[in-house]
Amino acid sequence: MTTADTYNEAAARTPTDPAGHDVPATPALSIRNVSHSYGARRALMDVAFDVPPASFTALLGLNGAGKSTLFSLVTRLFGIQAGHISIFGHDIGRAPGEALRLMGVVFQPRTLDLDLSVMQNLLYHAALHGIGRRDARLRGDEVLARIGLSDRSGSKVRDLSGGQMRRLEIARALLHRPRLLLLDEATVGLDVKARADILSHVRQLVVEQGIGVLWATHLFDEIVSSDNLVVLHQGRVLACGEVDRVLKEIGAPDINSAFMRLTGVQSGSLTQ
Ligand SMILES: Nc1ncnc2c1ncn2[C@@H]1O[C@H](COP(=O)(O)OP(=O)(O)OP(=O)(O)O)[C@@H](O)[C@H]1O
Repeated sequence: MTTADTYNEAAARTPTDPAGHDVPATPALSIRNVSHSYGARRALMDVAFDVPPASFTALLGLNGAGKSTLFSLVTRLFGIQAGHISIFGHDIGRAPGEALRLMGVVFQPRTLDLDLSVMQNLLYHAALHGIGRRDARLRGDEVLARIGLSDRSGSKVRDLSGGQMRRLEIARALLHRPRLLLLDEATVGLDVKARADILSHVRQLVVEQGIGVLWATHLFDEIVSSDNLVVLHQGRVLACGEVDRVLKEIGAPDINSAFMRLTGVQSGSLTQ
């Protein structure tokens, strides 16, 4: 049995207290009463939700909803003005080292070095996380095999397609073996097939490795009924929970209609 198997088994088990009652697992990500302003412009207002471990949580919002601001707070690019954020119980203000070690991030803009090779990009990131060179190469080979890019290890990143670059960014974010993965509009600009490949790869990480995923998107068709959903609109959370439960509560047949009802936005204004 491998370490990954052991972890998967542990992740799949529901924790119980000494009396045998189910105990809710510590959230992979917990956001509590978070507000953020840029000067007089309020970008987030009292935002609260959880990303459970081994879940795919879609953060659905239009441009300007506040998704990137939230990512900047979780990754500590911005200081927290109000509220609390913790990762597997580690408050990112009080225990940032441990919290950030447990998290991998794929930002909306590409952040690869185009003139370095695929493997060099991975080794550079591994070094930033204090991973030794030999271990980094092994991990690099492992993640490249997983994303089907083993044969491109020595290629310059600028020679990859957009979809391959995104998959490489996801692989890079997983090198230090985080248990929470944040992706901000990871499929923007990709064709239908590349989008589907990336989504399926990320969903596999949830099932096979027990990773908690926060997937920010403005595209309804990226969300399926078994996902968790957080609807963010103009800086406020309008709904959150399992997709089926949210639809039932709102009395809507699908996510598209639920979003229209919650926000009053007409579907014609939702374009990629
Ligand atoms: N640096 C900034 N200075 C001032 N206002 C900002 C800044 N960054 C974002 N905003 C504003 O904060 C609000 C939330 O923006 P944010 O970028 O977080 O939304 P988003 O959901 O990520 O949208 P997008 O997908 O377009 O990036 C918007 O009204 C935006 O104009």
